[in-house]
Order: sequence, then structure tokens, then C-alpha cells
Amino acid sequence: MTISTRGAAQAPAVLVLEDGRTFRGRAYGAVGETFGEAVFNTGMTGYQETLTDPSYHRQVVVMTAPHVGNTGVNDEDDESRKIWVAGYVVRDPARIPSNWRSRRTLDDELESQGIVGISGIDTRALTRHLRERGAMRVGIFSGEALADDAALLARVQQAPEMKGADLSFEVATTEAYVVPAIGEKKFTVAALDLGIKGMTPHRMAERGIEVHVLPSTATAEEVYAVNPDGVFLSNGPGDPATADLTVIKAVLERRTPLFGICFGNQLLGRALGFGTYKLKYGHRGINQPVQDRTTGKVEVTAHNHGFAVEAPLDKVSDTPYGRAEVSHVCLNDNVVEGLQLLDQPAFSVQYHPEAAAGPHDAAYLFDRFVSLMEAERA
Ligand SMILES: NC(=O)CC[C@H](N)C(=O)O
Repeated sequence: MTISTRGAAQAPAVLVLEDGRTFRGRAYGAVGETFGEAVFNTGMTGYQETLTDPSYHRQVVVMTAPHVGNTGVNDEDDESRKIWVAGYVVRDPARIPSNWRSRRTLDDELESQGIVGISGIDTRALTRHLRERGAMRVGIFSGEALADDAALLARVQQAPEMKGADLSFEVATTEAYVVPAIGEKKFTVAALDLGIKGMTPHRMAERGIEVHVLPSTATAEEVYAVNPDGVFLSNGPGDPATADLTVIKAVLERRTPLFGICFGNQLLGRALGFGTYKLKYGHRGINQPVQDRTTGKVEVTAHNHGFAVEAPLDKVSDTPYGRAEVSHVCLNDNVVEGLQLLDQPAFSVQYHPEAAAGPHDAAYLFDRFVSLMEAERA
């Protein structure tokens, strides 16, 4: 059993929002300073997967679950090579993690990876503030970084905004690698890494797909050099309005089966001529109700997005690549959660069917991708 010696003994820390609202607590993880976009995540479990999801790059994540760290940190659940959140905000950190897989405490892990956090603040009040005013820039300061509030606020207001941020190349692999099919190999997929989570190629591998994960900068020639049966566009951080659409347009031009998730859905939307916009505070958690309008079924799903596609919900749209429709919608707020082309094998969802963490209701989407590739071959 690992007992954290930190908690109440930690240094004072302060969280300063760009509109001046300030919360005082104690340092959690590394002592120092950090800046990012304040967003809240409503997952009651799965913090290790959240922390290591590259889509959280440059975001300071506020956990609405009041008690965080209960199951420690294990060697199996990381979704990428490191923690990506820019900062971490919790109400009440567990002092004694308890789980058969736990290897370290969460605060030790945050500290060893240099992630500045804050604990002991009213995360409910902070979440309500973000819900009312929208996601905004934030700073967390502890130790030597503490200064008078006005000076800290001025620094928060100078930090970069999420709108307009082009971040995929900061998180994606620089070298291509292969995730082999589990069992018999049936298909080859070229997956563009825009900030991919480890579970995603795994879910494809489980279905007999050999996944060639390519850097975010891969060209259409590099994509087609692996002779793919299908192309996959991953999730990723940043503003989809900044993304380069050359590769996806080439894939649509060639009518290769295409599946995108999250950032990938936003890129498909843009390639089809739809706009993307910033949501007020986004969807982050593992209990979001989505309806698949192609079957009428409702699924409970994992989300992490701050932007969304702007597309008409109730009509088929004509696009440069044929007719397209909104296939999935979030039942909380009618945000577009999926797109489907009607004249060629391409679709995408705004949420996370790989579900790490999260419910597995949406796993059928990987099967849909397989069906498109099968149909193409037939
Ligand atoms: N998880 C993702 O791919 C997020 C996509 C995009 N960065 C957004 O916030 O909407």
C-alpha cells in the first residue's frame, strides 16, 4: 500500500480564471505554475485515461467527481506515452489509493511528470462558473510562482487561447508504427495520428485490422503507400479550423472507406464544407447520451470535445463528395455527434467509441468501419 504524505501538508496554491475569479487551495502534483483552458470532466472513473488523452493538451482539467486518485496509477491504463493535461484540479485527493493494479499514487505521478495541480477547492462552484461563463483561460500557481492576484491575472490573460490553436503536430508520433492485427489479418488501415489514444488502434486490431499509425504530417502518398483498405482519422487537440484538409480530401476523392472520430469528425465536416465552432463549455465525460439516427438507438458514450460541426440536423446536404447527413446527435443539447456520406463509404463520430474510459455502447462503430471495407472488397 502506498500512502501519500502530501495532502494537507502541501503548499498553498491559487487558481486564477481569466475573468478574475480566484480559488485558493493546496498544491497537488508538481509545485510551480501552469496555464491552459479550464474545462470540466464529469467522469466518475477513468482519470488515468483522461490525463493521458492527447486531446487534453493545453487544457486544465477540473474533475467534477469529488474524490480523485482512489485507485492510484497503474501500468496498464495510459492512453499515450505521458500525461497531457496542462494542469489538474481536484476537490479531495485520495490519500490511500486502493486497487490491485495500483503502482503509485496519483499525486506522485503528477509530480514526477511535472504536472501542476491544485486540490481542496470547491470544484462544484468552479464547474458552475465555467458552465455559466464558458470555458476560459486559467492559471494555477504554487510555491515561488505565487504573487499578488492582479499580477497573476495579468499573466493568465496573456496566455494563448484554444480558439485558433493548431496542436496535433505537438502530440502526434513523428515516426510511423504498426499495430498488428490480433488473430487473422483481414484489413490494412492507415490511421492518421492527430493525437490518437492507444485504445483506438487496439479496437481495430481486435477486429483483424493491421493499423499503420502515421504522423499527423503524413501526405496522401504516404497514406496510400501502405495500400490501405480504409483510412482512419483520429481524435486530437486544438481547433479544427486550423487543420490541413489535403489528405482527407484526397481520400474522399479516391472513395476509400473512411472513419473519423472526434477531431477526425470535425475534419470530415470541414472537408464536406460544413463549419466548426467552439462550444460554450464542451462535452467531457463518460455518460453522454447520443442517438444514432440511422437506427434510432440511444447509446451512452465517452466525450471529450470543445468544438463541434455545424450541419443541418433535418436535411440531407449536398457536398462536393455527394450527399451527407447528420447520423448522430447529442440528446442533451442537439450538438452534431456524427456524419455519414450517402454516396460513398465515409462516416465519423464526434465522440469516443474506443471508450477508454467509458461505456462500450458505441463499439459497433468499429464494426461499421469493417463492414464498409468488406463491402468495398466484395
Ligand atoms: N477529442 C478530440 O478529438 C477533441 C477535438 C477538438 N480538439 C475539440 O476539442 O473539439
